[in-house]
Amino acid sequence: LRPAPLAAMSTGTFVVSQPLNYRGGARVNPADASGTEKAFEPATGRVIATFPCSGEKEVNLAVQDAKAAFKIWSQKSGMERCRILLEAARIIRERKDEIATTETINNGKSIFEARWDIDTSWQCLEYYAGLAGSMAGEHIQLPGGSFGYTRREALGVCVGIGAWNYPFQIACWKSAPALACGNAMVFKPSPFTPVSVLLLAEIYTEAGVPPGLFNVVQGGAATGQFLCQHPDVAKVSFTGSVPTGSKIMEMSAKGIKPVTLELGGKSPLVIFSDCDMENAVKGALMANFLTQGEVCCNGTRVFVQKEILDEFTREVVKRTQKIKIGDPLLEDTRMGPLINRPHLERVLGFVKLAKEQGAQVLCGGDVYVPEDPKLQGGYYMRPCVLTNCRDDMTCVKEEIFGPVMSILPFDTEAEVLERANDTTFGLAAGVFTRDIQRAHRVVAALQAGMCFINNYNVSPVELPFGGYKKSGFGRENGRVTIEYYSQLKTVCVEMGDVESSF
Ligand SMILES: NC(=O)C1=CN([C@@H]2O[C@H](COP(=O)(O)OP(=O)(O)OC[C@H]3O[C@@H](n4cnc5c(N)ncnc54)[C@H](O)[C@@H]3O)[C@@H](O)[C@H]2O)C=CC1
Ligand SMILES: C[N+](C)(C)CCCC(=O)O
Repeated sequence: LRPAPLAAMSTGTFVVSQPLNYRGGARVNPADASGTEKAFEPATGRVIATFPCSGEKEVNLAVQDAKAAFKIWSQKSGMERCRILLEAARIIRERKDEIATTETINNGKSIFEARWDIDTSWQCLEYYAGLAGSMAGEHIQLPGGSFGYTRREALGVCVGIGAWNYPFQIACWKSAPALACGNAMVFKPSPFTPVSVLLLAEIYTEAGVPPGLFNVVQGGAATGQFLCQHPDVAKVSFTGSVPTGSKIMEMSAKGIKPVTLELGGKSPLVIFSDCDMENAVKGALMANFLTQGEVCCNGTRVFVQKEILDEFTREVVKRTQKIKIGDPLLEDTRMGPLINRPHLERVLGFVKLAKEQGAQVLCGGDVYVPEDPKLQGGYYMRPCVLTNCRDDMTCVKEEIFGPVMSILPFDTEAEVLERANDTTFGLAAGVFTRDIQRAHRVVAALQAGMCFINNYNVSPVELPFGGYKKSGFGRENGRVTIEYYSQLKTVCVEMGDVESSF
C-alpha cells in the first residue's frame, strides 16, 4: 500500500491512481457518486487526481462500517487503545518525510513547514494515547452506604470535516482524541486536498485499529451534508469557514448532535514599544506568512505602538522581502504557491481593494512567476505588507487567508484593546512586550481563545486550541478535548431499601 518512493516524488511528477476513499480497512472506489472533483499540485497547476464525490449510499456504508468497528473499539481498555495509537504515532514519525512531501505536493506549503505539521500530528496521537489510559469517572459517596459513580463513555461514530490548509494535521487533531476516547470516525477532507489523509487511514490500520474505525469519504458540500444529516452520526467536528460552520450547526441542531467548530479569524497582534524588537519582527512574520498566509489563527492585524512604528515596519519589510518563494519541495524555499487559481485571484483582489481604500503596499502583493519552467503554471504571489491602514478598511476587517499583513499604529494600551476586540472573530491574539504585568493584563482583556505572549503560531498539542465569538466553539488539543469526544454516564447505586412515597 505504500505510495511511490520519495525519490519519485519531485515537483511535477506525482499522480494518484489509487482510490481515495477508505472503508473497512482498505482503499475503495465509492459505491455511488455525484460528480467528480480534481485535485491540483499548486506548484505547477497540474492535476494530480480526479476522483468521484461520494454519494449517499457510500456515506451510509462508511458510517455502517464505522459503527461495527466502534462496537469492538469502545470495549477495549484505555491502555489497549493507547498502545495502538502510540504505534500509529511511531509509524507517522518513521514516514514523516514521505507524508510531508505528499502534503507539500497537494497543498503547496514548503517542505520545511510541512515537516513541522507532521510533527504536531504524531505528537497529537502520542498525547491522546497517553490520556487514553487515564480516562476515568468519579466515585461519589451517598448516605447510608449508597454511592454513585460516573463513567466517561465514547459518543459513537464521529464525523470530521476538514479544511485544505492543514490536511494531515487537521485529520490527526480530530481523529486522535476521538479514537482515544473509544469513538470511530468518518473523515471528509477538503476536495482540494484529498490525498494525505489516506496515509493516515493506512497507518491506523497498520497500527492495529479494527477495520472501519477510521474511514475516509471524498467530496464537497453534498457529501458533507450526507454525513452531517446521518442519523447514526453522534458528533461533528468541523474546520472551515464561518458560513459553512453555520450550516453544519444548523444540520446538527436538527439531529441534536454536538458540534465542534474551528472557524476563521482576523486576529490582532499587539506590539508594544518595550518589546524585544528582533523577536517581535520574527513573531509578526510567523503570525502572517506560514502556509502562504492561509492560516485561520494568523495575526493579520498588526498593531504597532507609534514610538517604534518606523523601525518595526522597516525590519518587517526587509525580512518579508527575503522570504524565498518557489518550488515548495526545495529545502531552502520558505513560501510556496497558494492553494488554487481562484483563491490567488481573491487574495490579489484584497490587495487591490486595499490600495483603492488608501493603504500603501510596502512590498509584495503581486503575482510571482518563478524562473523554473515547470513552475510557471503555479499560483505564487509575493508576501505583502500594507501600511496606512485604518480599522474600517476591508483588508483589516475581513479574513484574507493569504500572505497579507496590515500594519496599524496605536498610542495607548486602552485604545489598542478596544480596537483589537472590535471584530466578530475571536480565534487568536498575540502581544509582544517585556512588561510582565502588561502582558498578562492585555491577554486577559483580549477576546480570543488562543493568546500568545512574545511568540505566535506555535502549537504545542498539550494546549487547547479554539475560538471565541464567530471563530467557533469547542476545543482541539489539550486535556479538555476529551470532554468534546465523550459523554458522562452517572450510575446511582442503592445499598439499602427503596424508600417509596407510594
Ligand atoms: N479554526 C481553524 O482551525 C481553521 C479554520 N479555517 C477556516 O476555513 C476557511 C478555509 O477553508 P475552506 O476549505 O475554504 O472552508 P469551507 O468552509 O469552504 O470548507 C471546509 C470543509 O467543509 C466542507 N463543506 C462545505 N460546505 C459544506 C456543507 N454545506 N456541509 C458539510 N460540509 C461542507 C468542505 O468540503 C470542506 O471539507 C477559512 O475561512 C479559515 O479561516 C481553516 C483552517 C483552520
Ligand atoms: C499550526 N497552526 C497553529 C499554525 C495553525 C493551526 C490552525 C489551522 O489549521 O489553521
